[in-house]
Amino acid sequence: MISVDSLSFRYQGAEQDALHDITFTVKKGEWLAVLGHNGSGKSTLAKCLNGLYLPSSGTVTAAGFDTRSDETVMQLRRRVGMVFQNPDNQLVATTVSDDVAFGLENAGIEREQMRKRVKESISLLGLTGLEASEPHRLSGGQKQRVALAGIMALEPDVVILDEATAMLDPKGRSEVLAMIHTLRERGVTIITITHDVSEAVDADHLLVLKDGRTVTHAPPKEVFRDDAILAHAGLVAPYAVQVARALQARGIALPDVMTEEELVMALCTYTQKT
Ligand SMILES: Nc1ncnc2c1ncn2[C@@H]1O[C@H](COP(=O)(O)OP(=O)(O)OP(=O)(O)O)[C@@H](O)[C@H]1O
Repeated sequence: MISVDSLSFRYQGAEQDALHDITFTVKKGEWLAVLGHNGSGKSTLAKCLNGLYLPSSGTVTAAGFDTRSDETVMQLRRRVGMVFQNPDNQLVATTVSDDVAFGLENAGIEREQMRKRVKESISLLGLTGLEASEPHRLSGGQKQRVALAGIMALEPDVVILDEATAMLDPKGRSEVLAMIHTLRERGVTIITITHDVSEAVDADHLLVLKDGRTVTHAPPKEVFRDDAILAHAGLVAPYAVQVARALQARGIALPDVMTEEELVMALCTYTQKT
């Protein structure tokens, strides 16, 4: 679904590449989380994936479209939706329904079909009952869900969330993370850009960047157990992983865990056994 081959990108006037020789693929229905500290190139990569930025060298193909092709750029944008960090910058209409319909109107979708897709998308994102609400009166998490509903109405193949939870409180953050799981169940390919390791534990693969270069591209379990990789990338393992490893180092026989829920379950099993 996404194929990035030897991608390098340099901002105009910059002395070095913001992305250097990046290669990876993402299969249909997979979730890739891109991790890295500030300035590692995550957002630049996200914008390369839907053609907002074009490669200085190498190629990016998303949903079957080469991002450099002028003829297919509109199809590419429809197939590859993007949610950004600030929910307030993404909502354009005066009601939730109109906002969700906005992209469909631009795409020239016929009225009856548009109504149907808006309704479905609002329901999928758990916004039923808020159709007539003014978007600016919603919570941050609800606003991001409206932005996602607008994208889902266009029936995309890929959804990229660029730090989409960064400005949200814990409730809003868990709302958006829950929606990622919903989209995934529907077979949508997901790319999340984050510097919060705990938000990446459920992804199929992690792409870890440092100074615009790939540090590793591997499943979360492999990455989070590799101290050398984490230290090199300036990251720390998720809290549950750290606690489990500290207990294992003290001779407590726990399995490897990734989330706080898994840690609690492992501790319950351990205490029942001993
Ligand atoms: N518009 C721009 N012009 C020139 N250089 C830029 C521009 N935007 C980003 N950069 C540079 O490109 C590099 C990668 O930036 P990018 O924003 O992609 O990193 P990031 O990992 O998303 O960072 P953050 O976590 O802070 O959002 C950095 O060195 C940054 O200074």
